[in-house]
Amino acid sequence: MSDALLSLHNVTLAYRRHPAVHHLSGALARGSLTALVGPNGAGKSTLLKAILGQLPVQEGRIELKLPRARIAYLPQQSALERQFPISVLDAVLLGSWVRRGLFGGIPLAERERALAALAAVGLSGFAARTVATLSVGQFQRVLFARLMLQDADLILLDEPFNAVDARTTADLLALVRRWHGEGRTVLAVLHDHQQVRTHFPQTLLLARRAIAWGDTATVLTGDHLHAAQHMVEAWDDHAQPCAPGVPA
Ligand SMILES: Nc1ncnc2c1ncn2[C@@H]1O[C@H](COP(=O)(O)OP(=O)(O)OP(=O)(O)O)[C@@H](O)[C@H]1O
Repeated sequence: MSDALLSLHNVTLAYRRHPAVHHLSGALARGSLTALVGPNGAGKSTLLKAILGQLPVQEGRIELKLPRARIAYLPQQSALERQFPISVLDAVLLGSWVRRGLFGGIPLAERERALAALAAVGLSGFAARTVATLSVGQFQRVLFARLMLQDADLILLDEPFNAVDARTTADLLALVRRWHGEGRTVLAVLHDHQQVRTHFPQTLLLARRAIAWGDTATVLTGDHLHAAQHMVEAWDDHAQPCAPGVPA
């Protein structure tokens, strides 16, 4: 794909040599909006970690047409992070430290961007609160505001709407659409197939291997979803890594 921002070439990922994702090939077009779906244990989070460089590629190659500093990542919601004794504003400002550097003051313009991001996620007036006092949905809004400050070209979201209500989901989905409209590339792990059909033009259905990758309507078919479930259930977690170069 000529305008690919990210290409996967026969990628195999493993934990302590036990394979978790096998022989995955395909590409994310620049500016595309893609859902990453699949059953529990399908390797979705593993793939995001490999794209981020947090997990080495055992075989194959991940080709990125942007520096990793231009990637933003929202991990699955962690209760731990909410225990940090920092204000909502500081939590949002963490999104821009890569651009600003860790040391030195925070320019006024940056604080204003953070306040504007808080307003965009519906949290005007929350800046001075500590994150520990927020509800799960409010905290997720803060994390989206932080993503806005990162100003990334590639945005990776791992189950961003988990445990948030319909109203918050709708608001955050609107932000994802806005990022898409701005030409950013978004890859989001999701479990709600109806939501994917409605809002995500492209889908990668993963079950350790790619079951299908392309237009959502052609990927999320009954046959493909059945095959994905079957493949994950049949997977042997203790199988030996396959020999290098052996195709799927
Ligand atoms: N740190 C780890 N060490 C060993 N195995 C791991 C590790 N992290 C994940 N795995 C295994 O890799 C496989 C894929 O896990 P992963 O978290 O990528 O799945 P997922 O598709 O994101 O699942 P879910 O929908 O449940 O979040 C699973 O069998 C999991 O047990």
